[in-house]
Amino acid sequence: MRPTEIDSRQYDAQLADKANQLRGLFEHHNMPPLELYPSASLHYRMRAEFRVWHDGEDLYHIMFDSQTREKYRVNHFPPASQLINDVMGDLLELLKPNDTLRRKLYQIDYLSTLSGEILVTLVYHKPLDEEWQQEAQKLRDILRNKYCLDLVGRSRKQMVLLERDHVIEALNINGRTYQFKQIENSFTQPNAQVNCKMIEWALDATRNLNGDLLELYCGLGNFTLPLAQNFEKVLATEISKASVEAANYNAKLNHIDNVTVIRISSEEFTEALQGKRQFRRLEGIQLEDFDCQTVLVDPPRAGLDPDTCELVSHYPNILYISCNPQTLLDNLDILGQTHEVTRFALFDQFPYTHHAECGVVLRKRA
Ligand SMILES: C[S@@+](CC[C@H](N)C(=O)[O-])C[C@H]1O[C@@H](n2cnc3c(N)ncnc32)[C@H](O)[C@@H]1O
Repeated sequence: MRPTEIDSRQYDAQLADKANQLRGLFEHHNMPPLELYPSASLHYRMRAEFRVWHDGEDLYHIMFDSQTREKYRVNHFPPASQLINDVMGDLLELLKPNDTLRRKLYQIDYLSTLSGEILVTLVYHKPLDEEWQQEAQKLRDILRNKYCLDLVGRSRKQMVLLERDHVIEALNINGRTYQFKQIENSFTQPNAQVNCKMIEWALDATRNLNGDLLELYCGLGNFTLPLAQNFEKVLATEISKASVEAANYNAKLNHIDNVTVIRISSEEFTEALQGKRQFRRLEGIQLEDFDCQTVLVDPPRAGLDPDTCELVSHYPNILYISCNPQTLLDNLDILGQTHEVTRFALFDQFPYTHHAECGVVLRKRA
């Protein structure tokens, strides 16, 4: 089904189906009952990317059918936030008559927030010159009469910033608002409302745990900052430079001072902890000062590599957030030898698709 054709009346049945498939996939793992966190049935995605089609005077957003690869026109995109839908139409009307801005424009990316801010990236097959920048500024100023909007231009090996390359998101977590700088082209959780439920679930799962928290794959601090209240200290690691900078910025923005973020891959961090290699990036950080009894992992679709999985298996408490049930299953084959699963949740970040975001809590067996 094309995302433009989703039928919100089908949502509950589709989610029930997804939950059943997940239960089936994990049936040999002695899982606790599945906790289910539904999404809004429309306007749940905070990000969207479209190719642009030029048809004479006309200009419109297109997508490609995942089965036939046929292109189809997108005037409204029900999965995306209302803000994205509003900006999409207004932006195209302003681009259409503007030769400088529309020529060789081939993609538009939107990053919106619950806070009301939106970042639009215009991607071109041509170098962006002074004239482009002036026209883009005029366009942005017009759109700013209506929206809290920033504009970025991209071309091969070129990025033109008019002002900001980010938005500030505001998430309400158990009644407290956390602010997050989200940078263009970096990882952000796509479904902000389900993300809030996921963070609240992680807070609940780590209440009353002792010691410090080790977090691998921390991104911009999405879990790190809210979870810091449950621990003495948090040691968080992440591979992307932009995300590490955002995580440090976000810690300051939220006045959270018990968090240390290190730019290091999980594979390298595993080697450092095992004493196999030393890293300059770890200078000044005394790993032995941290008494981590709990580890939180939120890896990409590939899951945990064997060494990281082995490292994680030494911690008494494991919180595993996964965007790929298949690799979660593979990792549970290993972690299940030392730990038992005490909680199992499905967060429906990706309605109407087969994608499932899961949360699992594991406790080391006595
Ligand atoms: C699924 S995202 C989760 C990010 C964050 N927990 C959040 O909720 O926004 C996975 C993150 O892992 C990072 N990453 C990918 N491969 C990595 C690796 N080998 N070591 C450390 N981090 C990695 C990505 O940059 C990304 O930020």
